[in-house]
Amino acid sequence: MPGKQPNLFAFNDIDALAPALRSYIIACQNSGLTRHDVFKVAVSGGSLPNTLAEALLAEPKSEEDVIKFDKWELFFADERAVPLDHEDSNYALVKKELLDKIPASMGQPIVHPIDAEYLNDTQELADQYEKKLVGSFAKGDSVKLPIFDLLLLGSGPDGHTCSLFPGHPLLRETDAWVAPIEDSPKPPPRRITLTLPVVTHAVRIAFVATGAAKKEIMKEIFEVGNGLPCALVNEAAGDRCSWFTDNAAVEGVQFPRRSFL
Ligand SMILES: O=C1O[C@H](COP(=O)(O)O)[C@@H](O)[C@H](O)[C@H]1O
Repeated sequence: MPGKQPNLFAFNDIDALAPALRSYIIACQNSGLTRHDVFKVAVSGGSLPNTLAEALLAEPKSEEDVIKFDKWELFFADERAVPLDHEDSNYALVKKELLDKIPASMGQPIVHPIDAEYLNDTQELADQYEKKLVGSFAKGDSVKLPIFDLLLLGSGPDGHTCSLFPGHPLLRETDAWVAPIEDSPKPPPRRITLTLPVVTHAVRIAFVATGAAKKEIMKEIFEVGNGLPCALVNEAAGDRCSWFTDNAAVEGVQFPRRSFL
């Protein structure tokens, strides 16, 4: 892998991973607040929101260990073209697992779901979501790509991330910030997603991958690459990219682990 390598952290289990993920997110939050007094973060669906909730809703251990939700702008790294209360909606999942559980005393993030008015037209759904990003990141002559402070991503068992799937032409998108997909191999087929240049342009990118079911794809991502979407993120982002895994997900993976300090 050319250039600096991604950070691979492995923990015994999710209970050990969650506090490290929390520290990492707080460091990203505090850098974002120093830069522009807001923390711009995008999250995925799948297995991530549950682990995220365990990390973020824990009791603070010190005065520095503070999640400032009232300074967060929360976007979605990908979303399915379904109503916001549908069981396949990433928004509904993040709401159920995390947002609904945030105590009032912690403040509330500004949340940017898709506009469900455009569900019948995924191109329009993507364009409207991109408009939200433009509003927040001011796309223009000097801003070619949004710079998220942090992307919190998952990796599917096929190596997809966001709704960027292996071998899909969408991986070659260079202009759009948000793109539609009508043929996702994982249901539901109709979705929108941040594009690869947007993902790799973030200040920090954190993947969370846990469980033995991810072992084979983790080997392929870290040992071979094979143009898998997760491997493309690793290659482009280098050490701006960190993987929070459990031992089961990386058993036998030939790649140096870093210790989380
Ligand atoms: O379909 C999706 O899957 C990926 C991976 O999910 P996981 O359950 O294997 O962690 C997820 O990151 C993405 O947001 C979602 O739409």
